Amino acid sequence: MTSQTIANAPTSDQIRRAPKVLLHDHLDGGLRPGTVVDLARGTGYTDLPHTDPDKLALWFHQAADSGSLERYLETFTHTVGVMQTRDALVRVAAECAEDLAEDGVVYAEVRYAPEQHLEDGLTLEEVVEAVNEGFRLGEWRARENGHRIRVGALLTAMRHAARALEIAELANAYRDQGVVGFDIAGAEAGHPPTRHLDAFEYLKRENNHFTIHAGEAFGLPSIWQALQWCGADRLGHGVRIIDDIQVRDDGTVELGRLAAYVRDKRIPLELCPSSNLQTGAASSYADHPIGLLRRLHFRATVNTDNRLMSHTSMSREFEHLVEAFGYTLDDMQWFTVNAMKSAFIPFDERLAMINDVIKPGYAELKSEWLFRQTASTSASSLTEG
Ligand SMILES: O=c1[nH]cnc2c1ncn2[C@@H]1O[C@H](CO)[C@@H](O)[C@H]1O
Ligand SMILES: [Zn+2]
Repeated sequence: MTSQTIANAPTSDQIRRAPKVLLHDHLDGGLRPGTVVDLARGTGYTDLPHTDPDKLALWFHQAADSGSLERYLETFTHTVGVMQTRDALVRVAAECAEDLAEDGVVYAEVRYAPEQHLEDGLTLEEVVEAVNEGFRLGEWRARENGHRIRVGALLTAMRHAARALEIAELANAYRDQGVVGFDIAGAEAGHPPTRHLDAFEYLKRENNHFTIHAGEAFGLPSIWQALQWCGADRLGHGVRIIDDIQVRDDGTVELGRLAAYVRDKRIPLELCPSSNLQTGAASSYADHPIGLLRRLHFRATVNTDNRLMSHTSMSREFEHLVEAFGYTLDDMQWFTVNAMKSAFIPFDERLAMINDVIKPGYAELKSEWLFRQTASTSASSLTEG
């Protein structure tokens, strides 16, 4: 093996230090286990299955590892349950920004459903303002610790509920004030996105941006509706687009009309490998469609979805992919640039992030092998000699 091929396999440390961009992460799916316990105690929430943080972390991971999206989503009762006060929201959002920054994420869009945080009397506006305040605090604390991160919020409406238009209006009202777009989430089967057409049409009239969870627990019809009826800018997951791609025995590949559209139009796919393994959308990392989608040059991005439930981070997702597909720093850069191109912030800011933060960050990492000291040139051997 030459020095260069060794340099091609990123180490865990390089993966963590590499600049990463995260487009699909749920605020209520990424709490620190210790924070869930603390907040439950402070707010009088008594339904937690464990009060020991380690046991609770394991419980979330195992309960979410159910093979069904519906059961996976049940675990959110406990995180949403402790996120009903202003202080709790500020704390969770601040810790989210800090944890992502610590993991090398330089830009993140983090989503949550304001309508799920009203049980103790907060208004929708108070929820958004508390989360924004937390993100700003977390960005500042990260900076104090030597990490730079920028976090934008996506407001989610729950697809089984009927508040999508109201939440879309909220996203529009807080545009340029911390909120960068809109999403719908929740159980996919039986809840088509077309039920919320009024919200999507409103956002389009307002020249605003949105993504839709589609093609995760339900297949091509859901992706088709999200794009062709609702006009989504990105697909939350979209992993089932694989059902419209045929790989023949001789290795040739044929794209159906929908898959071709998604690739031709450069529709971003917010892929979340670990989450898909838990909900049954993929059987192993090596079998995850991300490998084929990357080879076929779809606009694929790597995401965490729910760091608590999936016991993951951006670095962990990349570690799994490096192991499964032999990805290099060049592949990581490709996914990261894809994600940054697909973000909902203005074009000039995306470009500056790519050219001034992401590319220099990878160039720095890629050049490290040149300066690596071998045993024969290490300081100790030189001074000993
Ligand atoms: O992978 C997912 N698919 C669909 N919905 C999800 C997923 N992860 C989380 N949520 C839902 O989004 C809400 C707001 O953040 C969460 O409360 C959860 O119900
Ligand atoms: Zn999600």
